[in-house]
Amino acid sequence: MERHSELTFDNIIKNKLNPKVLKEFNKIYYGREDHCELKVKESSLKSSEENNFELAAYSFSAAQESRPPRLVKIGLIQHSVILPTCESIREQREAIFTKIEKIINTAASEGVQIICLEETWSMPFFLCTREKEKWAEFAESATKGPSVIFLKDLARKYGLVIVSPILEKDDVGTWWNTAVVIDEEGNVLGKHLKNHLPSVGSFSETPYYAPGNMGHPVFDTKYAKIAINICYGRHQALNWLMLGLNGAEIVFNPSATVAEFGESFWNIEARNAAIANGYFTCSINRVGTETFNSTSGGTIERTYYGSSYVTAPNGCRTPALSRLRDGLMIVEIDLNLNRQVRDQWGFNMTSRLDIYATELKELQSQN
Ligand SMILES: NC(=O)NCCC(=O)O
Repeated sequence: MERHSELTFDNIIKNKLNPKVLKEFNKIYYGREDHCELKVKESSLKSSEENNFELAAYSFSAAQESRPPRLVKIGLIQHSVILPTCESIREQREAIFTKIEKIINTAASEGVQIICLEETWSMPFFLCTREKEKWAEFAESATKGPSVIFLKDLARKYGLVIVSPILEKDDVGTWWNTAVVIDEEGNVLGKHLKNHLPSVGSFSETPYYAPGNMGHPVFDTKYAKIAINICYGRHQALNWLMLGLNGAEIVFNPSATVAEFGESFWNIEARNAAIANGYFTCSINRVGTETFNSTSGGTIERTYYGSSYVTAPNGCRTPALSRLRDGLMIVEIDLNLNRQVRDQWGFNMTSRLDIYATELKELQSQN
């Protein structure tokens, strides 16, 4: 499908308005008249056509100042599963690896330095089936599992930092919803565990894995201080707040969410978090339809709506990737913008954490 023909919010607006009105619209809605599209190589366009993924690239600059710019290129990848979920787990995973390798190769050839994949990227999101044992082979070690072994090689080869959200099985057999951070030398730098587990509608993840017990870590990578807020955690303002207070410059929100479940929030929450906390946010959602045969008969189907996007700390945002297709979004950012916006608005300086801490303590002692 041609990039501008799909019926997305961004395309409907773009195709309906004349150029003058479009500029005005862009300024009001996206925060800037122009999307600042980055030119990509012919070879990258060719790879996106051959491998059937959307390729979009943008930039966010900062004002010139005494410090040199701190430019970082980030890459967001959204992708569908490939094989039917009744195929062997090893084959399903291998098929995803083959696809992701091509997208990462393209990202690397564009000079991307930090990549984040979607929530539990190496498997179908079987957590809606209410079955566990059948899928147990998808749960893997955060240091020695197939996903990390596969990505470590690519990280080392291209000097990439990669955020790899997986379903983790630890040494004592407990499952966690984990984002592993692999550094540019292919070492596991650390991990973040999903703090808030959904238990609503068909998103009932509490029977599968434990809620995170590692707080809000920030990873001081070669390129930027990064943190992760996994999917449902984006509904919690304090989850975002702690990552900012701990020093995050970029927060990734790898997700698995469907239209019936609050697509109307999708464009607001991470954008608001970027403004409130003075950092860049990267929203990444799964895409495509996943069908599961239930052991008790019948099928379960879930469709994810993609629409990954990036927001800068001043609230300006990119258009979204496709609702239907695999995609790679490359965004060049200048981290100086974080401090410039913080200095301009003073949200941190005026935050009054002291009064919240007192009131929270009081509330806690009453319960
Ligand atoms: N994976 C996950 O946490 N999904 C919950 C749905 C949502 O928060 O949008």
